[in-house]
Amino acid sequence: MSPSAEVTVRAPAKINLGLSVGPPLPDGFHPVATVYQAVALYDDVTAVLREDDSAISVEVAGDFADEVPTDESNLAVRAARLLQTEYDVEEGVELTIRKTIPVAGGMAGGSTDAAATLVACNRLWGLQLSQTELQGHAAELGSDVPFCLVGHTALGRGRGEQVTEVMSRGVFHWVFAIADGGLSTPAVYSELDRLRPLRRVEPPQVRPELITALLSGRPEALAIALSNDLQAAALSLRPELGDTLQFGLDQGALAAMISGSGPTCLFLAADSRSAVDLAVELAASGLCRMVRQAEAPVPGARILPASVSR
Ligand SMILES: C[C@](O)(CO)[C@H](O)COP(=O)(O)OP(=O)(O)OC[C@H]1O[C@@H](n2ccc(N)nc2=O)[C@H](O)[C@@H]1O
Ligand SMILES: Nc1ncnc2c1ncn2[C@@H]1O[C@H](COP(=O)(O)OP(=O)(O)OP(=O)(O)O)[C@@H](O)[C@H]1O
Repeated sequence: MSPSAEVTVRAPAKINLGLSVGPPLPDGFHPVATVYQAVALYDDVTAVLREDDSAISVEVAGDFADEVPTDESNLAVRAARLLQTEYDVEEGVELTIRKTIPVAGGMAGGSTDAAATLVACNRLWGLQLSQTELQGHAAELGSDVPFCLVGHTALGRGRGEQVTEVMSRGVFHWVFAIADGGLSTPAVYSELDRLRPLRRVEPPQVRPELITALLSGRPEALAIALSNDLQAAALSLRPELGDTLQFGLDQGALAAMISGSGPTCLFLAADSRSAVDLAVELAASGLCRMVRQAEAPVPGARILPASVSR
């Protein structure tokens, strides 16, 4: 693929349909067995080539712009810097992130921006890296980043970075209650360790009924197979989220669960009509900052063809 002057990559949020967490390892990370699903809630990352210098800059627009750093700590900047250094790229890039994924919401917003930036810079700088090479760089940036590259539905092992596709039939309808403020992922993992120090913690594993439910395509089967080991920790740090989960169930959601490390609450609806009804009730409840609906699964970070200019 030849280099481009500008490219936009659409990057989905993720949810964890199952998240089983083992005891912490000496490096502080926890082994996990998770089933990820990419949902149709997107950030768009536009990358414009800087031919005259090697600077990397980022601007953030959209719903959560003021909560995202625009310095070297931005995960998109880190992704571009990684490729630039690794492949001795002399050109720079101007990145613009249009954010609709909540920040520190447990939906991998920063991770998916990083995945999108890897895809964008690969094209912009004409690096011609394979999907496997991009996956390797994604794993250097964070546990969720490799999944954000592939999307759809996938099993995650190791720290979550070893992904393999899982078959899923049909379309699932999700509703998200986005909370005020975020939760720090390390803080939620630490809280889990605090809550279960004396208990024997089993190695992480995916529930077979989750895989069966995904193959069936039946939301009723998926509803009873969902699980998240981080939920108790997120609720311990933010007990009021329990009210949001219960409200969704009372309004007819098939299931309610914390998304990843939280504090976003996710609800599985029986169909698109029920999802709209639930979203309206949640928005009127005053229990959350905003409500979003999204279908799943969807592909991972991908170039919007009309956005490419040479
Ligand atoms: C909660 C999840 O989103 C579920 O998919 C992920 O486990 C978190 O993935 P992430 O945000 O990409 O996390 P990373 O950037 O890799 O790690 C941030 C921090 O989270 C904790 N962490 C993360 C992943 C993992 N398997 N065990 C951990 O204990 C560690 O304290 C780590 O320093
Ligand atoms: N591009 C980015 N978008 C959002 N947050 C970013 C970005 N780059 C860096 N950050 C920082 O990372 C922190 C975590 O943000 P992020 O939205 O990725 O959390 P999350 O969705 O809970 O992550 P995960 O689900 O992967 O644990 C934020 O508080 C923010 O300061």
